[in-house]
Amino acid sequence: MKEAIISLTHLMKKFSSQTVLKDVTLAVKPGEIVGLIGPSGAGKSTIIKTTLGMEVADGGSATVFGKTMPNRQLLSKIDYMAQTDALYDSLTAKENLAFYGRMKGLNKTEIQNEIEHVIRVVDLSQDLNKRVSGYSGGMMRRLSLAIALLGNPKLLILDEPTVGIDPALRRQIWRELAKIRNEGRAILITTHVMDEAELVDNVALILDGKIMAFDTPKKLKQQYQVNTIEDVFLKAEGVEK
Ligand SMILES: Nc1ncnc2c1ncn2[C@@H]1O[C@H](COP(=O)(O)OP(=O)(O)OP(=O)(O)O)[C@@H](O)[C@H]1O
Repeated sequence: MKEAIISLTHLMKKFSSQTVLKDVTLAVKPGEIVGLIGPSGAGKSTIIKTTLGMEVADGGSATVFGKTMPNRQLLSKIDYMAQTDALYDSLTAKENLAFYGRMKGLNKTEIQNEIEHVIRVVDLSQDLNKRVSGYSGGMMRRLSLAIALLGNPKLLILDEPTVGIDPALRRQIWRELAKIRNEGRAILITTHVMDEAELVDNVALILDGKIMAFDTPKKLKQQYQVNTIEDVFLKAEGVEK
């Protein structure tokens, strides 16, 4: 069996008196896309932040490549796309990409080649030399994703990467994510788009800080006797009996 890249065991997290994560256990293995779905406030971002060591767990454990984060040696293996974009407004998209490429230790040729590839994936080739201050929200999201893809990280953690992105482009992005998975790299992704939850290898349904179910989309649909992940979700939530 392949060793898990992310391993969360009985993870617990509180914010003052509110217990936001309750006994969260899940694993992400090489060559796997794992999706976190759940309503706003369910705890998806907190799972990610605790995994990355940006929040400290109050119980259980979270390891990435077998180590507790933050861990400087692991930083080059991991890329994280947060919900808010961290872009330099006064720079062009290309300058942002080059800056982050350098931060990731890529050389000039690598930066040039990779920019060409990632910018095509997010369909921003025509806007590469525009300043980010002139970008729409969706374009900024796409640029943040392009930055996350730079450097071929072994683990990609993407928090709502496709917000504000139209369906055709979303499909293209998912093709790229599938390619990354097929190269044996791993992806942990949160989404509100139920169609996208059909495309992951394992999906965790998060409700009120708990994992209600964690399995392949196919098995979850069988288990709940429905045809879509959206229906699985509604049943798990108790909205539809
Ligand atoms: N730094 C914080 N301090 C206090 N409460 C927090 C903090 N971060 C998150 N929370 C609370 O924890 C709960 C889970 O939040 P989280 O952001 O993980 O949800 P989410 O599932 O990612 O939601 P969304 O889909 O809207 O991004 C919410 O009730 C939120 O208010």
